[in-house]
Amino acid sequence: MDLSLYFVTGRELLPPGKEYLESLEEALQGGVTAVQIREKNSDTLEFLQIARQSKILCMKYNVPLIINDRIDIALAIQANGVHLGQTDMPVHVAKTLLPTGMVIGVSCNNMDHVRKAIEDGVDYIGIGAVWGTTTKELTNPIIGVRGVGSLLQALDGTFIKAVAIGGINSSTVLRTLHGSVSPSGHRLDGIAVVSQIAASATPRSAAQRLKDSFEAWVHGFDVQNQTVQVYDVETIKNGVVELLQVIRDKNPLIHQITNVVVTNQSANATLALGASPIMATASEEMHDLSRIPGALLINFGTITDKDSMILAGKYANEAQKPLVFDPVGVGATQFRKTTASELLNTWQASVIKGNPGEMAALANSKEVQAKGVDSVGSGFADPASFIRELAKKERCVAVMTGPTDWVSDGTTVVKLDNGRKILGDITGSGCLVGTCVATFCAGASLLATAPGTNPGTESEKLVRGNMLIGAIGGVLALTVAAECAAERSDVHGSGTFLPALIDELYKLKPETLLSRAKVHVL
Ligand SMILES: Cc1ncc(COP(=O)(O)OP(=O)(O)O)c(N)n1
Ligand SMILES: Cc1nc(C(=O)O)sc1CCOP(=O)(O)O
Repeated sequence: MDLSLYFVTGRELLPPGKEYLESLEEALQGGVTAVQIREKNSDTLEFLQIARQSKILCMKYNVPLIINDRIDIALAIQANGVHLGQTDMPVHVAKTLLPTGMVIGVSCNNMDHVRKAIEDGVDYIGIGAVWGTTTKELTNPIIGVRGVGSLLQALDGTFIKAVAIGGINSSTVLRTLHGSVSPSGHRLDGIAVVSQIAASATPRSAAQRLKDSFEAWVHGFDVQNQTVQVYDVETIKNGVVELLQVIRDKNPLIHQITNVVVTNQSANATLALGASPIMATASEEMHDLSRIPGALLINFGTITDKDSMILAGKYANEAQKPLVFDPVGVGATQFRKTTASELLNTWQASVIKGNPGEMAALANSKEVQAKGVDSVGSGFADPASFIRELAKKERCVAVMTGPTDWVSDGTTVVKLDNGRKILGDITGSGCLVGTCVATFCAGASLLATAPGTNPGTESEKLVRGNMLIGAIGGVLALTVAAECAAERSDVHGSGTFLPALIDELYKLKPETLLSRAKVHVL
């Protein structure tokens, strides 16, 4: 059964003047691949009649029909299956009542539900709610996009399909699909949707848009899985140098919502690299800024603009712009942890950058501790594996800074050895790395979206361009410039180091990067 666009009906949401059967037929014409009749306020007779009429339409379009909750109705109209909630008829009892071949789907909100569904041998699970929804009052916690992957991983090796449900619409669909992949590469089989189709005056186009997004995303996912990019040191260094040139030629706008401690030096570092900073924080301007080519940096060292961070990230994803997230001091307070989780469940970061303490907190690892915004101790025993797994889990490039910097896209791990101790003696050196990474990612995005470039399988991505090279470029630019600055005779300590660092970013030459960069591909 094809569950890729699973329409769950909602007659109470029909817009004025729209008939239920007309709306259902239009949805089927728009490409719905499975229909579930969900009647929460009807008596048995009305439910039966609606189910019968719906079945005739579904058969016309050769689309399977599932009945929500009611085994008796499913049997009466010979539906293709039933969908059962956690408080409905238990699956093992339903199996004794239903003929073989009738599909059984179950709602799952947590790992216990998924394990039980596997044990019961269901055909599919509906994972929800992934986002908040106004269609029903939720009794279970919202899972969030980042929670779906681990539930999917539990299905590895089974034939059980999975759809996500709850708050899926045209603006959340891509984030849902991109984020809902397990570290083992298990993806969703479909999306289940109520209001985006049921409440639409044009259900055919509402369905068509969701279907197009799903199909394009699956295509891109499959292509990406089949093509493993192999990197060598020369390719990486040349790629970084190319990006430096793009930045200087095209002067991209780097929108930074950053902390008050580093705002000025971050803006100066951006200018020194050849890009253009804007440190805007008002939510009213987030949409306009997202339309200008460049990149977005969200650094939550002082979280005063959470709403703007949420909006800016959503718009950046919509505009396929690089989004670099610097979760400064994320382990320090519960508020920071909750905010990081909320942000990462709302938008997809292209790059997450942090010190070992911050990355450990994001990954819920106790191996490295943090004190405030600083990392404590000697770091991870196996940083390469840690960073690879984190990148895989968060579906982005991960950068872990320190005396040695580690960068991974979830497959390749790159170790960069240009770190200088003096960088730790000025405030906000990690934040400057975030700025430089955002600037180089903007370069990578401009390169990939240059006029005449065919988006190919990138049309349904949340960002275009090589974010691994962008992230490496940002780290190398800052650390190589720091090396040059530290060697200068006019640098006597951290006070003279900072302006010298900005100077060296300003003067950074391709040949300096090529000769000094210490890059190791693992
Ligand atoms: C595909 C899909 N997933 C989950 C649900 C929710 O079902 P349930 O838990 O039974 O809640 P109600 O729909 O009865 O409110 C679903 N219907 N479909
Ligand atoms: C029917 C249903 N079940 C959910 C669950 O979490 O199991 S959420 C949900 C409502 C989904 O509606 P919409 O697409 O309009 O957000």
